Amino acid sequence: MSECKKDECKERHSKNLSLLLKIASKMTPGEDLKDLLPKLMNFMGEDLGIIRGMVSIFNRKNSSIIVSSSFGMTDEEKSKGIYQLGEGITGKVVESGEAIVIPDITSDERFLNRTGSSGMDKKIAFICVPVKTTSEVIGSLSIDKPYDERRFIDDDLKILKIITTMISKSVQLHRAIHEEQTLSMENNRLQDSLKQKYNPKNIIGNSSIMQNMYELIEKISKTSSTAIIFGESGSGKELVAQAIHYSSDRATKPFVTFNCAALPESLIESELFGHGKGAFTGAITEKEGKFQAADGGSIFLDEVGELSLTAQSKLLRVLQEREIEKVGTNEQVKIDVRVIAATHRDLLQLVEDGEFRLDLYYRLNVFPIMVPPLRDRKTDIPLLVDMFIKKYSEITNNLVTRISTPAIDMLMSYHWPGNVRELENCIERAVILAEDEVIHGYNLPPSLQTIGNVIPEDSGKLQRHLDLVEYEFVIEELKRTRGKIRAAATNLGITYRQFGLRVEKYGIDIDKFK
Ligand SMILES: Nc1ncnc2c1ncn2[C@@H]1O[C@H](COP(=O)(O)OP(=O)(O)OP(=O)(O)O)[C@@H](O)[C@H]1O
Repeated sequence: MSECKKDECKERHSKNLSLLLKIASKMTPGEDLKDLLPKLMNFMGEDLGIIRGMVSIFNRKNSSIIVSSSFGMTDEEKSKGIYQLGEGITGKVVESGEAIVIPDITSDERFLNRTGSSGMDKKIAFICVPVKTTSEVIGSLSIDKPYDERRFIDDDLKILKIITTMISKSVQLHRAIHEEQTLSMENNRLQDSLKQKYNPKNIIGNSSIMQNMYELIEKISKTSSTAIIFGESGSGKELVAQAIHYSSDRATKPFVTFNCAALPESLIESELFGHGKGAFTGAITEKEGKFQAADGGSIFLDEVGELSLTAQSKLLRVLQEREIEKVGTNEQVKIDVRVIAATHRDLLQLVEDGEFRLDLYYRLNVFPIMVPPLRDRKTDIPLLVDMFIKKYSEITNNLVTRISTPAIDMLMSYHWPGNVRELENCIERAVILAEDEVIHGYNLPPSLQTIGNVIPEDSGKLQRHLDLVEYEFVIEELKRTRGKIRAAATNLGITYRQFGLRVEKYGIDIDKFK
């Protein structure tokens, strides 16, 4: 029905196009619909020459349709614009999902003028288009236009259909984003609760290799099977053994530890299995061994690789028969003990060297757990440091509230051959040495002093220490001033040039602080 003249048509098309572009540019995924709709109505007012316009939203809960955003309407008119499904033109459009076009609304009996809009004494063209998603009608978009522009009515209908499609896409996008956020929040919540479940309270570390280990601990603790923990000295094997025991249903029963490397071979058997009265010289009374003491619970056999071949064969029997024989007796005692062994040695190599029984190796290796060395999970260092600072602040009664950047850098770049035990000792010492509630780089042991390579080799002990302190001050000030040399120099009471010389001396990269 477009009866517009050629030039008029051209002008309208370019206006329509500009309108669509303006609307599209506002429809970014982050844009809230509440902000978007008023802008959209204003653009329509500017470019479509409408008298009034409104976007109504269908509220499924109470079946009412209310005006959400409008153009050319007072707040009072807006507030009156409430329709029930099927009521008036808007209600019918939302109910049927079909657009309605009326060249002169004032003579149409479906028109209720619920809003009480003025100017209805003149003829007015009206278009109302549903806003629908693929599955439902969510509202409508309607406009009033001067009657004498009705020749553009087909074009206007097309434009309105495009705009409502855009609104509906935006609504769907918002819903999808909202759903995704809800899902991801739910996912995070579930993951956190899993983490809490799997994260044994006594073990610190959130790195992914530790998370994998927690999952394994959780699985093992549900069984009564033998487990063996491999890992370097000081990496936390005993903590893992405790975690297995205390998250199992044996938690209320004893957890007995035994270090297989700590006793001479002659004493190991009687310690583990006990002995009868007079079993050997000095055995004046009967004695219960560690296995019996652990009955119903778990025994942690640390350094299992150090057991003699004789002790190994006795251990093998315990694992196979679930009974022990006290030294010097023929009495068999049934026991119910879960064995958790640990070693820092390469057991297969010991087997190859004839120092460890292959059959015992297989018996122990039911559930192997590898505790990663600290150098493979350096992201856990800050957490461990925090925990040890709190622990030793309390024990030593010397309050430490933080650790300086150079000090944490030093801890992060060290290779930790002694693992967490070495880190713990290091923090204990630093807490004792700390004087201003802060652990500084110079409070850490000399083995960690990585800036040592920028301090001349031949500098004496005193000079070296002074350099370390100076370095620490320079770094702290750069951190505080975010790399502003002049401010840092002023704060330290030295000149810009003197500060620059120190930056050069210690090879400090200023950009790292900006
Ligand atoms: N992940 C950790 N979180 C908190 N503390 C830890 C952790 N790992 C180790 N520690 C601490 O480090 C010290 C050494 O740990 P543990 O005795 O368990 O190591 P280990 O591997 O059994 O050592 P070894 O082989 O020498 O017996 C302990 O004080 C322990 O509390």
